[in-house]
Amino acid sequence: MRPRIVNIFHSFPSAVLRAAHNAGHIEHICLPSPELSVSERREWLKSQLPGASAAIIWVNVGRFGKEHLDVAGETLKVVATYSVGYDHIDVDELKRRGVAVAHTPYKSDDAVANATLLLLLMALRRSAEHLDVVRHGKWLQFYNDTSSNPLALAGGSVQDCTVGFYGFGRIAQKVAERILPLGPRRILYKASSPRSFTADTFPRLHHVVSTIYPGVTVSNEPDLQTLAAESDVLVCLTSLVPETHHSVNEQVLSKMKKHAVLVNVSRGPVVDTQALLQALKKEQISCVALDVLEGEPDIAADHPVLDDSLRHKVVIMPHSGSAEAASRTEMADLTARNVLKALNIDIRPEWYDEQPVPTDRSTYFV
Ligand SMILES: O=CC(=O)O
Repeated sequence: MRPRIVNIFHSFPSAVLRAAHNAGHIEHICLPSPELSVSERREWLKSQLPGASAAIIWVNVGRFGKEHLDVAGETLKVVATYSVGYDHIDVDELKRRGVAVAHTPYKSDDAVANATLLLLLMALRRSAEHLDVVRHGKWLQFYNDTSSNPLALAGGSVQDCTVGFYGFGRIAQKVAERILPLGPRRILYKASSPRSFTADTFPRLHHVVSTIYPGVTVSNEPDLQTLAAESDVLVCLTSLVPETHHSVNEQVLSKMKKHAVLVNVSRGPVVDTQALLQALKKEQISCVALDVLEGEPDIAADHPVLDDSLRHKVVIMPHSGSAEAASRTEMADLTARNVLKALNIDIRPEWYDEQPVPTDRSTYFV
């Protein structure tokens, strides 16, 4: 019998899976309709697990763990998440039951770094206000205001700033590389384990800084409150583990500078949302830029973060940092390779007819 792969996506951009399915090596079952609600998707996934060999899931399917494994039974060999993070998977329980866990590192790093820079600049440059000017037919008024005062709606910049990174893994280092040409004075970071900035610890970034931007200081700041106090822009790119849950809390936010901008592209629960709302209302920080939010994906229009009173202080995207077509396609093919590898199915050139045979054979397991 062909191994069955259950996929939480309705349409999955993977040539590898399509080819394996068409060649009759797997049965690839996708979500039957894009219209299903979050809870219907979760129910559908569970209903398909009995007898499945693999499950392809995403960050928004709730926590994948014991409940799913009990339903799936012995046939399940691998759970492959279409994401870098796997905090939504009970990895210990899966491993205990001999189910492999795969994810998609590297393929979305650039896209997420680009999104981080986008959010950061939008927040610094008061983009929400600028976009509103045009949308509300106030271009002429803005022109007049600026004619009287050139600083009308003028925002900040990275020039001469201290940029703090909470979490300094691959993506954060890529963001740092993108920020360097914008002229920061200092880059501070709190990595998951304290490491000073040397050619051994951060080879690529160290090379870029020492050869092109020798005037920029890059250093380790292990204390989060000090990192917050020193930063003009604080970028969260740490993973969600028990120690980082709500770690950006009232104390940390109260240390930030009034003009500072907070950017969270890690996981929603890293930031305590109630504390963030208070900090914005009390103008303890100037703006927040978010790609993630506690409680996602079920964020309705009446969520307090979206309150009209904060519309100029919140720049927000629906956890779409990796949404560049090339990145999403490569993530899908990596997910497919992970699954096929776990199922001991070799990718064969003859599956591909006239299409070029992909040469990337990388796989990543947790
Ligand atoms: O959040 C996205 C990911 O983990 O890939």
